[in-house]
Amino acid sequence: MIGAIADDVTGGTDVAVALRRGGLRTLLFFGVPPAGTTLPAHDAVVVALKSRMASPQQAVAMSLEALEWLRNNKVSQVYVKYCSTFDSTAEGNIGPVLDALSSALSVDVVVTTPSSPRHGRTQYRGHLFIGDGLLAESPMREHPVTPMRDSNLVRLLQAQTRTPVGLIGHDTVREGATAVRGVLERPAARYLLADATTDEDLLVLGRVLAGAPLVAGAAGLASGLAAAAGSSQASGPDVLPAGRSAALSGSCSARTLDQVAEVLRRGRPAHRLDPVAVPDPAALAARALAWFDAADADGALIYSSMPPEDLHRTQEVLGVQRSARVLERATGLIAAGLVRRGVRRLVAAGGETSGAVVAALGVRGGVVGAEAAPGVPWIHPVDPAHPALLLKSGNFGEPDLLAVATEPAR
Ligand SMILES: Nc1ncnc2c1ncn2[C@@H]1O[C@H](COP(=O)(O)OP(=O)(O)OP(=O)(O)O)[C@@H](O)[C@H]1O
Ligand SMILES: O=C(O)[C@@H](O)C(=O)CO
Repeated sequence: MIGAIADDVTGGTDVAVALRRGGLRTLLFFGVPPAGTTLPAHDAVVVALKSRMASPQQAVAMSLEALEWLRNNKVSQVYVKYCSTFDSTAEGNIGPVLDALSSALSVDVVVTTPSSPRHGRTQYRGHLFIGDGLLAESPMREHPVTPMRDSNLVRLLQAQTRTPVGLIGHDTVREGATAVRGVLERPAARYLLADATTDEDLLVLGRVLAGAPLVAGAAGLASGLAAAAGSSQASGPDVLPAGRSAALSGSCSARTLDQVAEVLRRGRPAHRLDPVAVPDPAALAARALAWFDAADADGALIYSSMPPEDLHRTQEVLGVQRSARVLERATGLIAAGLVRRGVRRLVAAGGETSGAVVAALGVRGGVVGAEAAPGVPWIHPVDPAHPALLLKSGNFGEPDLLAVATEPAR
């Protein structure tokens, strides 16, 4: 059975739905579940941590705790899910996490790739492409916390570990499973970054790695593993609960801004959170919920998403950390208030924002359901008191995703 450890919440939903797509009944947990948690029937399980921005020591400790839980729950193959844009801080914890897990599992070789063609990420000759351009020439170059200024994955990973890093080139992957197996019989390095530009390449890798105890990558390689192991028949609940719906958006990513604009363009009920006018999270949340009550706003969007120029202005007034803290706390309070008001389908846009919602609602985990957009599944919490959740990574989904996902039930 596959057990994945994801380094953030929306990364967890992305890898969970990749496994489901391959026909595996998949559970997703936010944080390591308490020992003895009863699990619904499943073929794969994902533990989503919040370790992406953590120091190497913290990320290793969190990942080892997740590993222990997975091993106690009959997992035979561990998948380390990092971001498809290889997001790492300057210290870089992907290498240290692989070092710790490969040593705990006594593995000699770990194959990995961030390639996720569905999200426009491909690896060729050891370089990571975002769409048609290299990673270091993409907007990730300017990311506030994890700026990516090199596109050479071998160099990026090697900077994070003393363990040798090598490459499985595209020619080998294209030759097929036998050629890749040949490389793995006499690996030139313990960590091998495998080129993959298509789902077919990832399926070749998935077949070869079917029994490997430790594999790492983004959602693409997990899809390859699941396709090799499963029935290729998406499996899991796809009926959404009746009741009210709402969306909370704290992502300021370009794609989310388009999605917010589309909700506004359709004239749907929307309320903007202004942390400069109301810097107290409880007051900000109370104001939003009063608006929701007055507007009787089924299908509402409550958002703080704003374009970079406005965002910088807010951050100058309140500070980057403080504005994020105020908004995430307010978002959590609003999420809880919406659920008390009968919201049964709740959308959150942004990884940190999703983390705040999940934490405020006390959702431990759920069954992975139908995909509203590539990498964005509905999660059906195990506890039926919680709403179905759609946790959207900032850059994922078509421009109409928020509008469609919050469409009031008829
Ligand atoms: N108007 C605003 N002013 C200041 N900070 C904001 C504002 N709106 C949102 N934020 C903060 O910006 C951060 C957005 O991060 P989040 O992870 O939610 O989105 P993202 O980075 O687009 O998503 P992902 O991690 O999935 O790519 C959050 O911490 C949020 O609180
Ligand atoms: O791999 C990705 O791009 C996403 O799953 C992600 O990690 C979102 O934070």
